[in-house]
Amino acid sequence: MRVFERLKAAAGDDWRSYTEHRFVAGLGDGTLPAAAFRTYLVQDYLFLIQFARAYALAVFKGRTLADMRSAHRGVSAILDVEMDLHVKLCAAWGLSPEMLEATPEARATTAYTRFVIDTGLRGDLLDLHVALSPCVIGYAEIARRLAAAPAGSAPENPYREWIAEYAGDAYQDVAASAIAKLDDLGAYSLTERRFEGLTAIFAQACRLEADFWQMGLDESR
Ligand SMILES: Cc1ncc(C[n+]2csc(CCO)c2C)c(N)n1
Repeated sequence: MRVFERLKAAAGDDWRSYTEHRFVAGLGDGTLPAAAFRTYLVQDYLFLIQFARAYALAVFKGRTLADMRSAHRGVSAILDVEMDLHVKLCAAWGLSPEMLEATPEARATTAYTRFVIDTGLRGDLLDLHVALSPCVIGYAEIARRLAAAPAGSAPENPYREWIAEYAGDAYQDVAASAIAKLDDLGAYSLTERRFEGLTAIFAQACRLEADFWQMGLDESR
C-alpha cells in the first residue's frame, strides 16, 4: 500500500473529522455563512506565509538536489502563484491586502503552522513531508469530492471557485506528486516503529486542520 494510504488508514477518525468537517460540508452545499468563509480566508493568507517557510525548511532538509529542487518549487508555488490567487479571491470577498496584513494570527493558525515547522526542524525530510501532507493532499481529496456532487459546481454555490481551483487538474497534479514523494522517501525503509511516529505526526496535523476549519466557524460569530 502507498505510504499515504497507510497513514490515512492509521489515522482514520482524525482524517475523517478533518475532511468531512461541517465547514467542508457548508462549502459543498453553499450553506457556509459568508462571515465564516471570510474569517477563514484572512487566516489562510497568514497560514500560507508560514507554509512557504515550511517548504523553505524542506529545501534546507533535502539530501539530494532533486529533493531541494522540488521543495524549492513548493516555495515558489506559494509565494509566486498561490498568494496572488489568494489576494484576488479575498478581493472578491471584500478583503483588501491591507486588511490581510493587519490581522493577527488566530491561535489555530499559529498552532498548526508552527507544529509543521517544528516537526521539520527536529525531524528529517520524511517527517516534514508527512506533516505537510494532510494540507497538500487533503485539499485535493476534499475538492474532488465536493466538485463531483451537483451542489459543488452549481452556479448559485458561492464557493464553487474555491472548489474548482483545488479540484482542477493543476492542483490535482500537485497532490499526486506529494503522494509520490512520500513513497519515494519512505516506501522501502519504514519499520513499524518509524511508521508509528509518522502516524502520530499525520494525525496531529489532521486534528490541527480540523481546528482550522472550526476557527472559521467560531471566530466569525
Ligand atoms: C488551512 C489550509 N490547509 C491547506 C491548504 C491548502 N494548501 C496550502 S499550501 C498548499 C500547497 C501549495 O502549493 C495547499 C494546497 C490551505 N490553503 N489552507
